[in-house]
Amino acid sequence: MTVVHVLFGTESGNAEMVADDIAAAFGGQGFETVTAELTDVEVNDLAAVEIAVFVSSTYGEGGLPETAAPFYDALMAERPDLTGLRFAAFGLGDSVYETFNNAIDTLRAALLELGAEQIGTTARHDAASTTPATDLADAWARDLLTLVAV
Ligand SMILES: Cc1cc2nc3c(=O)[nH]c(=O)nc-3n(C[C@H](O)[C@H](O)[C@H](O)COP(=O)(O)O)c2cc1C
Repeated sequence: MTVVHVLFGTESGNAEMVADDIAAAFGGQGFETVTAELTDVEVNDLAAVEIAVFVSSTYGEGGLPETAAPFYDALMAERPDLTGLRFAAFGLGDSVYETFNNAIDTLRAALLELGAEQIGTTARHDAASTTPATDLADAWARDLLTLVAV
């Protein structure tokens, strides 16, 4: 049984709602899922994960949410070998900012640098749009599911 880890970084809860929706979509297709906030993820445990979905909003000048920044710092300091990890990426941001959805790109770059392989396209929700983040998440998860076999 493939376990899908849905790992999120948030400040006001949107990314957590998206993570819950993505986990529900995978759960509905027979996957076992684990959902966790990035602040609770031990970077060295990532090396043993086969499939992860990273969900993160962007804050400040294109930075990671406050609770996710320590995870990123630890990832860059510990540099685990992530060659066994396949991951998908979902960002939340607001196009009024020049640094639109910067954080998910920061995370993606780190994961790729450490040997992980990305599955599918990076989702970039725009809070300035009329599409709720959870609607985008549902559609995106459906596409992603076609790329990941149980
Ligand atoms: C103070 C503040 C700073 C923000 N900075 C950025 C930013 O630099 N780039 C961006 O794309 N979005 C930015 N946003 C938008 C958030 O990323 C967006 O509202 C997102 O949906 C929040 O998700 P969350 O509830 O999971 O934290 C900012 C929002 C706030 C309130």
